[in-house]
Amino acid sequence: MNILLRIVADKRQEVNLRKSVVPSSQLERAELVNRTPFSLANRLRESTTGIIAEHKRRSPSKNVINHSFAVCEVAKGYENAGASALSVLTDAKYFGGSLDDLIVARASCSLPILRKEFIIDTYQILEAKAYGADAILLIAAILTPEEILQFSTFAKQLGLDVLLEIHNTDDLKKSLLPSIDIIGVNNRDLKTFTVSLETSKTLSSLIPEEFVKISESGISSVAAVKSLQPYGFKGFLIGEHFMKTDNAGQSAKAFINQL
Ligand SMILES: O=C(O)c1ccccc1NCC(=O)[C@H](O)[C@H](O)COP(=O)(O)O
Repeated sequence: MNILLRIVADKRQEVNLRKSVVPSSQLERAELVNRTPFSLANRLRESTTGIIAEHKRRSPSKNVINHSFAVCEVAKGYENAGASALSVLTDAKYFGGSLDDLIVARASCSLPILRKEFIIDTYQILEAKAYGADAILLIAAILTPEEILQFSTFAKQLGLDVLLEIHNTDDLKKSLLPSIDIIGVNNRDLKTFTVSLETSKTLSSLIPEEFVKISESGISSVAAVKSLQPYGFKGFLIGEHFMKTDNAGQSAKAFINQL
């Protein structure tokens, strides 16, 4: 079983449990549900650097990356560094994240925040809004075209932007909907965990102009970003490269200053 299937099987159990503890009606009463989200897509369109800096403690491919940072320091550090947006992994089992990380990040910075999660139910989209996210991730490989339509439409009704992640042309064919704002090409092969920026470069010309294009995973140098920009990428999702250092904010600042 590949890692995504394993994560999704666990996620179904987790979401059922969460729903029984905190029903949707309770999420709907959360203060942040009434907040007007920032547009991640617009922020990337306006940005010249487009760095989406990620808070990431651990991962299936690298195991522990960094457990010693406070989320509020990382969020403030990335904002001071000039990042265009913040990505917060909220999965606990595989990434060491939580919804508490999301709410702390929201209180700590004014960047658009992406809830980086394995979304398989509209309940998680309502959670994203209730905990202060501005955008959600949908992963084409784990969703049917009907689910992508249903989930992205619901997110747009809540005012959230939608990033749809693809790995190949089959994923891309499921994604060309008006309710999708951003298409992200993931450079990490989730069967082997190898990363190749060629995945982004190869798929870039197949993504229609109306979508903001971003490249995700395995980006570890300024040269890599510069090599992707001519392919039309406006955003670059970077986690491990910043989080593995002693100071994620400083690392992001040094990186962004060279762009
Ligand atoms: O990072 C992983 O090992 C991973 C494994 C399985 C599913 C998703 C995974 N990562 C989620 C992400 O998309 C990355 O955290 C994000 O693109 C940043 O990647 P990186 O800069 O390589 O940390």
